Amino acid sequence: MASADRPIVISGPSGAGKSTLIGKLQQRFPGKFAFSVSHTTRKPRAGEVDGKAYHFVSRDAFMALVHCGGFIEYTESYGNLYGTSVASVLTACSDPNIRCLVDIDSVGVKNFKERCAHLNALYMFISPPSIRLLESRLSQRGTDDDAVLRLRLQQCKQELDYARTGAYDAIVINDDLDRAFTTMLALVNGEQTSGDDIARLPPTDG
Ligand SMILES: Nc1ncnc2c1ncn2[C@@H]1O[C@H](COP(=O)(O)OP(=O)(O)OP(=O)(O)O)[C@@H](O)[C@H]1O
Repeated sequence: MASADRPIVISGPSGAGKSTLIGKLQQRFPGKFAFSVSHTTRKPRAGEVDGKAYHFVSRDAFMALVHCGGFIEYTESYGNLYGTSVASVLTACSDPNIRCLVDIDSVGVKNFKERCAHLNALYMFISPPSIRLLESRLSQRGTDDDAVLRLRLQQCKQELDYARTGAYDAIVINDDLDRAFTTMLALVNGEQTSGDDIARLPPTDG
């Protein structure tokens, strides 16, 4: 698969800036980069079309898919289940007009590597420059109460530890947003990184 067709798996701690960077990419190249369609058990909101916004399914149907190993990653949020299915990633990757983006955590990345190895994805890790900055960005984002924020910071360690195993093709340190975006663009266009990526990850023990 040519570098311009490789699906892009983006991972990194909550608050590292994944959505921000992906948003910039989609803004720069309208219609060129798209996520696979996720499954959810929540009810559709006005204007949401089944199969476009989400695959809207019952809890039983969702759990049946869980039990047959149909999801790369799934999670429960406020009583609703959300998941990225293998099938919908394969569908998105078969569309020649878009480049498929997958935003998953480290457990999802492990699964993706097992289940979708043939897709030859580009695995990209978005890292905060430091844990202190991650904490301040998360609290400035203002989407979480204190308990959720603590949980996100705890999970950050697990994400960084996995990145240190060399699981990713490239690491983008999101210090200055424009600089991080330039790095991301170069990687998306198939450029290689210098190789000292892992050494630049922030320590988690301080
Ligand atoms: N380089 C940057 N400098 C300063 N603030 C940033 C930078 N990148 C992102 N942010 C801010 O940090 C916050 C977290 O970013 P974002 O929501 O994109 O993270 P995320 O990795 O997508 O998190 P989640 O996994 O929780 O969705 C946002 O408020 C965003 O505006």
